[in-house]
Amino acid sequence: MGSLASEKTVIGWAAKDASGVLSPYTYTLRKTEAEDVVVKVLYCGICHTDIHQTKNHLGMSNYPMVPGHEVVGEVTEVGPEVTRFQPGDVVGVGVIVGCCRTCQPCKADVEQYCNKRIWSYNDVYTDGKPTQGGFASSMIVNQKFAVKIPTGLAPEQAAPLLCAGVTVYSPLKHFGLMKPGLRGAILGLGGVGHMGVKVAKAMGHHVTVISSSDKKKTEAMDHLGADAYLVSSDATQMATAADSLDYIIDTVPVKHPLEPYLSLLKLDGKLILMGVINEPLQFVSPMVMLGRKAITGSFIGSITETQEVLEFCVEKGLTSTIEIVKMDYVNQAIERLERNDVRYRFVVDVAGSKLEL
Ligand SMILES: NC(=O)C1=CN([C@@H]2O[C@H](COP(=O)(O)OP(=O)(O)OC[C@H]3O[C@@H](n4cnc5c(N)ncnc54)[C@H](OP(=O)(O)O)[C@@H]3O)[C@@H](O)[C@H]2O)C=CC1
Ligand SMILES: O=C/C=C/c1ccc(O)c(O)c1
Ligand SMILES: [Zn+2]
Ligand SMILES: [Zn+2]
Repeated sequence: MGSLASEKTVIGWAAKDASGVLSPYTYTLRKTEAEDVVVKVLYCGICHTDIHQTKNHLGMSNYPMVPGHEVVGEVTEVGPEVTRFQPGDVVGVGVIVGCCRTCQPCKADVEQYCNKRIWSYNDVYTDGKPTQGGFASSMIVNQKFAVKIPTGLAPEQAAPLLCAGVTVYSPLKHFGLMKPGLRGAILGLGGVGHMGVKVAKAMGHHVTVISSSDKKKTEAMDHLGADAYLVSSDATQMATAADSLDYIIDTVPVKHPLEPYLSLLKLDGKLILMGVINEPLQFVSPMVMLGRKAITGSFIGSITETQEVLEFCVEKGLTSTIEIVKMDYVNQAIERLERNDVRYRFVVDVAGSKLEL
């Protein structure tokens, strides 16, 4: 039991237009409700989706926009009907902060697929107020959309698991791909991809990284534990891996051909699309028919799966590989992420940053 103080003024870093440049922005949080928790943000990861959103790649962006959906924070206040958390708890908030609770996906505990889902930023809450994300001093979230950060997981380490981690865990679980001995590949070794290698290895898979260059080879094999490495433009390397994979997790964030990767799948293999690409992708039908291959997609994971992946990482001793930066570096970090120059996720130390200029 607890009570919530009145409307809070916070400072975030917002994009003001499609340049995507973030700068300080003062706003008030939405009105609190009985099942809400107030979260003081500690850390927030930078996902490539933050770039898609702030730069209006999908044509649906509203400004000012405070991005950030890999949020770890400390609960500072709880509403009178909050049962799951108390002040002092360290919690995570991800991509979704609301859903209808009555549709089939909501009842099936996969609320990320609810057509009435509310995004943690660039959306409108039930009270009509814009939602704003984790590059800010505080957030308010309904307790259903917060997860417990297990003791044994450092808060900065946990941040990337709230999007990147669950985004790879969810399809592996859903498509029955958690069995040891499978042969999988991760296409695109970035924030999502590096968690893909770690999670798939921890499930006992033989993991191949497919990358656009050989620059990440030593790191992938020695640090992340990948078993094999292919450069996608090397036709000879790609040919040696034909018909060998049970699945490919494709994290490339731009339009790319699918057929070279479909060729790598064995009978019933799955190409699981993760990248947010606002253009049609192409393939000819025999590429899937002759091998009963599937092209599918997956969107983050449920709150339940988010809690699960956190516990999975503790149990398996997995951490994310991160570069911690302060908020005054966020625009450089975003530029570097766009240039494919990050090892492998930036995490902003929000609480340790001066948010006003
Ligand atoms: N479906 C979902 O629920 C989610 C989707 N996403 C989306 O997944 C995508 C990846 O996100 P994230 O991992 O954060 O992004 P990153 O930028 O961290 O990683 C993407 C990787 O793709 C490869 N890549 C980048 N640009 C190109 C290019 N022009 N051509 C070929 N390969 C390229 C690079 O790997 P390499 O150097 O190995 O080639 C890069 O490291 C984004 O579109 C994001 O919006 C993110 C989270 C959840
Ligand atoms: O990073 C998490 C969000 C991913 C995402 C996937 C699909 C889509 O259309 C989006 O707008 C975001
Ligand atoms: Zn994300
Ligand atoms: Zn619903």
